[in-house]
Amino acid sequence: MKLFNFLSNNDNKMDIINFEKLFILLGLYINDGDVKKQVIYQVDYMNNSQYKRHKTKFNGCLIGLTDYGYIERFRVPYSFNKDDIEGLKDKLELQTNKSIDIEFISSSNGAYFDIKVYNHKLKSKYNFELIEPPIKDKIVVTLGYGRLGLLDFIIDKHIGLFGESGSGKSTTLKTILTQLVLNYKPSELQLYLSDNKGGTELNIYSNIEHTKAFTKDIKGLKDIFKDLNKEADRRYNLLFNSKLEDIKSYNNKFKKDKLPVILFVIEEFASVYKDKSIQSMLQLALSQWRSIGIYILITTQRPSSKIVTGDLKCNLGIILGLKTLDSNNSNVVIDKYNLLNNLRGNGHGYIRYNGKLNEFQSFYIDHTQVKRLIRKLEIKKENIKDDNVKSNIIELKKEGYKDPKDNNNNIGEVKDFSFLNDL
Ligand SMILES: Nc1ncnc2c1ncn2[C@@H]1O[C@H](COP(=O)(O)OP(=O)(O)OP(=O)(O)O)[C@@H](O)[C@H]1O
Repeated sequence: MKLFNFLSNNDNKMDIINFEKLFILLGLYINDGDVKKQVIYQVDYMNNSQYKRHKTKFNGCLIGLTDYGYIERFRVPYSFNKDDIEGLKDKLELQTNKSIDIEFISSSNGAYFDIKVYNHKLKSKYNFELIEPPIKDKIVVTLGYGRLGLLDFIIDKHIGLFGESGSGKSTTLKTILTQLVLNYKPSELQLYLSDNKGGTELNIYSNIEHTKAFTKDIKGLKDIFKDLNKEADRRYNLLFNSKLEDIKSYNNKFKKDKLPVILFVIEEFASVYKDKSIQSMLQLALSQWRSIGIYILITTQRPSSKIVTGDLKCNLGIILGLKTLDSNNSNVVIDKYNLLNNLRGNGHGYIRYNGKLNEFQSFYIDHTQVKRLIRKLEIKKENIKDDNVKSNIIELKKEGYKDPKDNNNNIGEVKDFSFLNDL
């Protein structure tokens, strides 16, 4: 603890650790020849606004700061590899008495690494909160809490949700779908649902205006592929005729006639994947539909390399990895041995998104709660008008919406990290 006080900058309420001093104190680089000294002498502390000015340097910049913790970024010195960097974790945790994650990132700007320092541990349960989307014009889901605050992602890529039986897949999926249907109008978001667990999990969403199709058998799933192929052709024609390249530019241009984002959920796809025609339809869809705003979310409790193949995985831009049966499955899901198999289960996971890996605990919601929250969206199809749905959403928000700042679970304000995406 003494050491930690010495290393911390006590003037700063965040207790930001001075890694420069720490590296020197630990002799981590000093003894390894001149080249490795670079990492110390290049360290150059900056605050967020300075960071923007110097952002190509990546030398010890503070790049994210919340009440939950912060991230610092360092350039990887010549002759260091990924293992050298990731091997620092235990030493740094021991010396700082803080929980730390180190992420090695290789980009066109060179190799660098982020040290994420956490001020708080993740709880094992966070009750469901309906979080108002932090950005407009994008479909955003708040999954639960990450180590640096509320954790959300944009539905702009295909998604894989993997974990062994009981790891919390269905609960996580319910959190995602419930947030989506309560936060977005059917004119902004449509659902196509294929529940291959006998229909019991997703049936709850089958009768709401957002849901364009619901099925629990293979024939129904093939019909959805056919319908969505037609919709994909229609969208390609629209883009072609207006000389635009993707849904983003189309929706920017035709603000009054936007194309809704479509989320196609295939729950427990391992049980239908043996069907060759489904395999080929899925592969084609995964490789083609992203630019036209049709995203697929697949789940399975058997994420082995036979089911989650390399071809499949390379098309999944967002991976939600819950507890896996063993280390091999952890590697299949998230490219790391001994990570997911050591999680607690019950909604504890890692998300890989925009090249970053973040630990999370997803919100807990049960069937009864979902039913209660979406009851008002269950409108007889012939009576539905967007305005009705909209007013229902507003009412629901009055009832169920919680401002994150009022929540006991919340440890503090989350600042904007969006500039990280520019890297
Ligand atoms: N986010 C969460 N927070 C706390 N507890 C959770 C969470 N998610 C799941 N659990 C607990 O774990 C149990 C199993 O969750 P769930 O049914 O979602 O798992 P699953 O992976 O879908 O399992 P299966 O594949 O067998 O259906 C739940 O009944 C609940 O008690």
